[in-house]
Amino acid sequence: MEQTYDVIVIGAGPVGENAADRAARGGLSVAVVEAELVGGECSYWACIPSKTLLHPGAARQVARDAAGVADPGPLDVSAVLARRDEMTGEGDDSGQEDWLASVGITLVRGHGRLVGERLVEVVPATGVDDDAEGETHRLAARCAVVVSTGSAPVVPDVPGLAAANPWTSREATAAEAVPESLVVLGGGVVGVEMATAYADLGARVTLLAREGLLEGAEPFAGEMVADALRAAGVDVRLGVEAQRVERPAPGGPVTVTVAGDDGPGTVTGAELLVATGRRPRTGDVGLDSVGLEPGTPLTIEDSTAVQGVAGDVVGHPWLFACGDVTGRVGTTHQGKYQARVAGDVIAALYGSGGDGEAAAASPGTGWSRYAARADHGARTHVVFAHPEVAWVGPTEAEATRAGLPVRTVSVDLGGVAGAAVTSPHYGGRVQVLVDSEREVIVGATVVGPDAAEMLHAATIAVVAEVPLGTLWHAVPAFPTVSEMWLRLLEAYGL
Ligand SMILES: Cc1cc2nc3c(=O)[nH]c(=O)nc-3n(C[C@H](O)[C@H](O)[C@H](O)COP(=O)(O)OP(=O)(O)OC[C@H]3O[C@@H](n4cnc5c(N)ncnc54)[C@H](O)[C@@H]3O)c2cc1C
Ligand SMILES: NC(=O)c1ccc[n+]([C@@H]2O[C@H](COP(=O)([O-])OP(=O)(O)OC[C@H]3O[C@@H](n4cnc5c(N)ncnc54)[C@H](O)[C@@H]3O)[C@@H](O)[C@H]2O)c1
Repeated sequence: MEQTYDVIVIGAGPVGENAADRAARGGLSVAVVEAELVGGECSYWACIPSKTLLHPGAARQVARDAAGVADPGPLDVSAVLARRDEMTGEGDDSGQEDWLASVGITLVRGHGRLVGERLVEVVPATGVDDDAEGETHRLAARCAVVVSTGSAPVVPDVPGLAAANPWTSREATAAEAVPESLVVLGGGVVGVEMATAYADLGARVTLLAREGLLEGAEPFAGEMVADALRAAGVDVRLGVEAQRVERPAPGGPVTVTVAGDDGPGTVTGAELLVATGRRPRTGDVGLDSVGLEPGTPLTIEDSTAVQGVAGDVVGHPWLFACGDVTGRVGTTHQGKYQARVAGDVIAALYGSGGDGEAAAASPGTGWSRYAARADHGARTHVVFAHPEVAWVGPTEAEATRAGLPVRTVSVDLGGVAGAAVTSPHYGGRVQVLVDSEREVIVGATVVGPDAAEMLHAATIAVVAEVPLGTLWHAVPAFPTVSEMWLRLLEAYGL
């Protein structure tokens, strides 16, 4: 049987849910297809559980740094894990299902794949990355299909690694007990956050990174996080490559043989977490049926319309993609931003929800609700280590490569009165990149406690291109860490 909707969304993670919601607000009928849990990776095995695991360690650090507060001592592991379970609903997505129903969106459970223009086949699914087969039914889209199937972890081709049955981020965020020791392979965001969380929870952690930590961030940020992890007892090994992995007994200790600047060596742990990146989940969504290459990211325009779709008519795109599946962003917040654009473009082109001409036109260089322009110069990142790292826009190296005339200004946060009153040990740094011709901030990095919360002022300055002379009149309260803005402007010469 074939059912018809205006819009079909494949993948009900945070991104698919948002695209569906925006299209439905534009008066279109919408069905979302979900193979596993409504809410996606973020709700059950990524953002929510990882941040819930990390918060108690951050709170303990604040207590330790404050004069006169007794050291809270070790964390209550079972209470932390119970809170994590509460936040993930232990895999019960009925609340999200109810929400979809409340906004008039139809949920179709199963594995969705394209089988031609505006056509989606749905088969029963046992797990999102399993081969999905079985009785099929068809959905037809009058207007558009959105692919928001997210991403899956990459397990690199290191001899013995896959056979050792390592943890990926799913097992690390869903663990029911804390192993005595954990080896983490990969010095990116997952590696750093999970090394922090498991060290907080009492595991002996070794972090193996090919280069420095947090390669996408400013180098000083990775260095500060490495210093803090070492101070917390984590064995951080930089510049090492995993050569071989052995786990003689299933569930027993696992040994990684590494090579690096200090020569070869081995590291053994009760568990091994692989945190070496993710790939867009496009291997089994029927891309070949519309002239696209399965397994590759879905390359999108700023309107989120997918490029290179067979038979596409200019001005009437029907296939859209947003979130991790595009390979363009790797965070929930940037994916949801794209989803808002996707839903609004579709509603404007095909529904009653906006200005179709504006949605079809090239947005040029201006800000338009029909273009995910912030993906380029104003993307935001947060890493919930202790200290937190947060940045917006390009790093200094990226800005220089792009030929931007940037001047870098930085301030040690420990010297700001608002930081000093909280702790004599306050460790943090802020750096901004100023376009010295236009005298506007084009990028900023904050490292320190609550950096993720402090980032948004910088994001507003970047997106709104606030001239430094105007920013001077945004007076930060005393004594707050926000006085970093005053110190930065003074350091620039105001
Ligand atoms: C450990 C970890 C921590 C993270 N922490 C943060 C954080 O703090 N902040 C942040 O912004 N980002 C964080 N991220 C990144 C964030 O999780 C992703 O960017 C986000 O989940 C992407 O959302 P999405 O909807 O594109 O994909 P997903 O959340 O992966 O959702 C995709 C959905 O599509 C479904 N699906 C896939 N294929 C099909 C199919 N063929 N048919 C039907 N359904 C299908 C899946 O079941 C899933 O529900 C973290 C990632 C990890 C791994
Ligand atoms: N707070 C957040 O927003 C948050 C938290 C966690 C994850 N995420 C997102 O999830 C995605 C995945 O994170 P991730 O940390 O897995 O990826 P990543 O790309 O951030 O880091 C991967 C790391 O693995 C290393 N690596 C790759 N291959 C390797 C190999 N063979 N041996 C050793 N090291 C290797 C890389 O050098 C890099 O340091 C990213 O898009 C990230 O932004 C976001």
